Amino acid sequence: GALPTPDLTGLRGVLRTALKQGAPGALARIDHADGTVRLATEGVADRKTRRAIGDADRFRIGSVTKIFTATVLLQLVDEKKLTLDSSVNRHLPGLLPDSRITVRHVLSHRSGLYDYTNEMFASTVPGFEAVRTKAFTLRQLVERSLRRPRTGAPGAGYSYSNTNFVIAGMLVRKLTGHSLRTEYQQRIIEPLKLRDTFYVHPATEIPGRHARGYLTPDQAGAALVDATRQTASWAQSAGALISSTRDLNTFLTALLGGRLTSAAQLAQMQRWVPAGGSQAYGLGLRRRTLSCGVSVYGHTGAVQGYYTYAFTTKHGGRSLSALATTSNNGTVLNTMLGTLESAFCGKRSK
Ligand SMILES: CC1(C)S[C@@H]2[C@H](NC(=O)CCCC[C@H](NC(=O)C[NH3+])C(=O)[O-])C(=O)N2[C@H]1C(=O)[O-]
Repeated sequence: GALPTPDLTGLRGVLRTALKQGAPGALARIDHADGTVRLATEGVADRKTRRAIGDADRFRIGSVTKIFTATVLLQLVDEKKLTLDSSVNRHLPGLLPDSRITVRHVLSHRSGLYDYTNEMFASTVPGFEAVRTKAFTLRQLVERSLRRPRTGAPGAGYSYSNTNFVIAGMLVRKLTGHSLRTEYQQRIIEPLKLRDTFYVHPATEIPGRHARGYLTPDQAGAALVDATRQTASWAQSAGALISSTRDLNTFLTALLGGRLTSAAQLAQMQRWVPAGGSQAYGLGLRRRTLSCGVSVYGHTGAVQGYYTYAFTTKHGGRSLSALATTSNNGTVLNTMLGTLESAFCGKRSK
């Protein structure tokens, strides 16, 4: 049935709470299939200039990138370039120590491969400063993972690992002979006219008008660190895209509306494994079931300085993208989950 009207007052309250909890800026944009847009903004895009944040501001979307990478691979499945149940080693000979690991295991976080960011960012600010201007090859990131024990057998339960989507990026490059940038551009950004969406790796600047992102140090009360400038080379196909709330809503509406892959591959993307609590994970896609029983589809993102929620309804009829310009602040991450409740559960009908 029809969703309740978004609760805009509640949405503004969530963003104001996120500011009180340490985010310099926060915003949420809701796009409806009929073209209606609802927008709530609080705080600044830049702590120095005090410029107000807005939905034209670009920012780093972190792991929301994983939906884009999965979409490209599923288009390649549609083009018969690979099958989901083929071994990764078939396409990338000798990469992994276990040929039982399949493309589907990688895209659903069931490979058992260790997440190299756990050790890379064990100490938040030093870890970030050590890599913020570095350029890694995708293979170097996989090699960091293979130095650690695996978390489980291939095909066992869900165990989130950025390593999986680094491998997905290697598959895209190997199967197309093109760069990731070219594939994102040609398959998603240009067809959908996403004017704020860029893959600039290994450049460190966010093109054009953007929100600055501020990393919260581990030490309570320590000053925020401006983390805007970074290569994001530690993330690449797992988390290095730049976009905006308006572009993310356009992308999710198109994806769940069946405009980016065949119906068969969109169904494969939504074969769910339990991912804790009210969450499930498909192929590069999260499903969250909200308090009002509505399920929404998308991804969260956490990259230095930026938290993102980007979710849409089953067929893309209503999309929400929300941003807070801090990270390493679990209170803010949890607070921003409230934007989904306001956007999709709205006012409880009295
Ligand atoms: C599961 C998540 C939330 S974390 C995962 C991925 N982000 C990362 O793996 C980077 C983690 C380090 C980021 C850093 N944290 C630390 O350094 C902590 N010591 C910070 O908060 O800026 C992403 O994005 N995903 C989100 C997702 O998929 O939803």
